[in-house]
Amino acid sequence: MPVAPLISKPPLEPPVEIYKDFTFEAAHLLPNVPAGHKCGRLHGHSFLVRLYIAGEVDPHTGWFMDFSELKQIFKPIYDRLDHYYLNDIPGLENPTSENLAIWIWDQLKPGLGALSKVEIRETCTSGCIYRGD
Ligand SMILES: Nc1nc2c(c(=O)[nH]1)N=C([C@H](O)[C@H](O)COP(=O)(O)OP(=O)(O)OP(=O)(O)O)CN2
Ligand SMILES: [Zn+2]
Repeated sequence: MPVAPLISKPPLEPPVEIYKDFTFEAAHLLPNVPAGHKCGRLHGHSFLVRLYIAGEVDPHTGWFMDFSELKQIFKPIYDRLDHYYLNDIPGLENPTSENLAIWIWDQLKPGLGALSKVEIRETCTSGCIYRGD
């Protein structure tokens, strides 16, 4: 008995996750640390933000998204962070790495559905990765 042909679906393009790094300089202090904690004092970091987006490779361009497009999308947020005192930014009154990652996610995600992770590096040895809720 002949087998009915399966409904053919177009082949999926390869899924990828790409990222772009941004660095910015900023000052902060952590207001809720115990008395005497070093991070309760005003200090600064060269922060690294790594934005990840996930999607499928376009067979013509060979990419999911142009890195420079991601840079343009992030620019208005970057401009609010670079060389600022983070505690002054609404929503960043307690600017831990965790809160910064979540804040950047909340700023970006509504207009960038492909966003899959926000990574923050506060120092060479410390950071946070947020994947959304
Ligand atoms: N979970 C978190 N812990 C700490 C945060 C944070 O955002 N989330 N932040 C700080 C301070 O901002 C501090 O500047 C960075 O902390 P730390 O890694 O301790 O910095 P050091 O340069 O002293 O690191 P060493 O590698 O130990 O020299 C603190 N904690
Ligand atoms: Zn710090």
